[in-house]
Amino acid sequence: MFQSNTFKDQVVLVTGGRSGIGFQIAKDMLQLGAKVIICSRKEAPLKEAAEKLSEFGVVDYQACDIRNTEEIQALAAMIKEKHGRLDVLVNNAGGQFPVLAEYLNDKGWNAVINNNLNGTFYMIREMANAFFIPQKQGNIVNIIADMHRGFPGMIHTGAARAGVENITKTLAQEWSDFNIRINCVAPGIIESSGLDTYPQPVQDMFAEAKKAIPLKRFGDVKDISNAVAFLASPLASYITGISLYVDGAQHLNYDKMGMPNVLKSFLNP
Ligand SMILES: CCCCCCC/C=C/C(=O)SCCNC(=O)CCNC(=O)[C@H](O)C(C)(C)COP(=O)(O)OP(=O)(O)OC[C@H]1O[C@@H](n2cnc3c(N)ncnc32)[C@H](O)[C@@H]1OP(=O)(O)O
Ligand SMILES: NC(=O)C1=CN([C@@H]2O[C@H](COP(=O)(O)OP(=O)(O)OC[C@H]3O[C@@H](n4cnc5c(N)ncnc54)[C@H](OP(=O)(O)O)[C@@H]3O)[C@@H](O)[C@H]2O)C=CC1
Repeated sequence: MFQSNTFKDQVVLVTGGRSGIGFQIAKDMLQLGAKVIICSRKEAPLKEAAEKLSEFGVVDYQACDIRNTEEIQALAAMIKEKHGRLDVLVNNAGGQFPVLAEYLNDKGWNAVINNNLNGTFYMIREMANAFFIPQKQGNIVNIIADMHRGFPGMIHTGAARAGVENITKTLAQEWSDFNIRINCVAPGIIESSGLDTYPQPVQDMFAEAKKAIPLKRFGDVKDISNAVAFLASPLASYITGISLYVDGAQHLNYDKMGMPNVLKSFLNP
């Protein structure tokens, strides 16, 4: 689909690149010629993933919690020292848990807002200041979620991802003078390691919801990676500030999926 030199000599950072969607993005970027750096919180699985990815090209890694500015700055310093520049930042790290709003306490709300909204902003700001703004060139792709019509059962991540979508629209304008493009990819339900973190009733609900996805299937990690590669590539050179929904049209049919009622039947404190 893409030429094997699409990202030749480019340096790409994929947050959460040790697993699932992020791992596939890292692998595809390597196969398209990029040097790839992956980060996530835990050193051991990160190292293991980097070893697997090294089969496909030049890969580096460093543990970094996206909620911690000092750790992000240390990651930027490592990239500068070892690779000299950064061309593409893929903000993929994130997560949440299913809960009904009335049972969500401050700690749970803050955990998800900190991870998915604050962490993503800190990463964008630090990498822009370290690389994209001085280089007068940069490309950012943010993985968000299918929250187009609200996000019943996951209010915290709906709010956080909507925040990231709005950050994207703002920076597409503020940083256009620096030749920085910034876009979002909004996955529907994607068969990845991330889904294994959900309790069985939620996974059963996903299976039921599949019938109401217009394309009648879940997404694959490759579906998301293809969209990221497109937005980060010169093929998308006139595209900035958008959200690309990669969800089999789920976002147009959310109310017919019956999620709120199904969720209410088993989500409780
Ligand atoms: C329902 C609609 C369906 C639409 C389809 C959507 C498909 C989306 C799929 C995906 O996104 S897959 C990727 C998902 N991967 C993950 O979510 C894994 C990572 N998740 C996490 O790391 C956590 O969930 C986190 C909260 C995002 C981050 O955790 P952190 O380490 O910061 O906090 P914790 O100390 O673990 O927890 C803090 C606090 O948060 C509350 N809480 C955490 N987990 C749960 C839970 N499973 N259930 C209820 N509450 C939870 C809780 O208040 C925690 O405090 P304590 O009680 O532990 O003191
Ligand atoms: N799968 C799906 O259906 C959908 C997924 N998404 C989003 O896509 C992204 C990837 O999901 P997926 O691959 O499925 O799930 P995973 O749980 O496999 O991936 C999440 C990754 O993020 C890393 N991570 C989480 N928090 C942090 C943090 N604070 N700092 C650094 N790294 C962190 C995790 O590593 P570690 O825990 O070691 O830090 C892990 O590698 C997530 O943001 C997810 O919410 C959105 C919609 C649907």
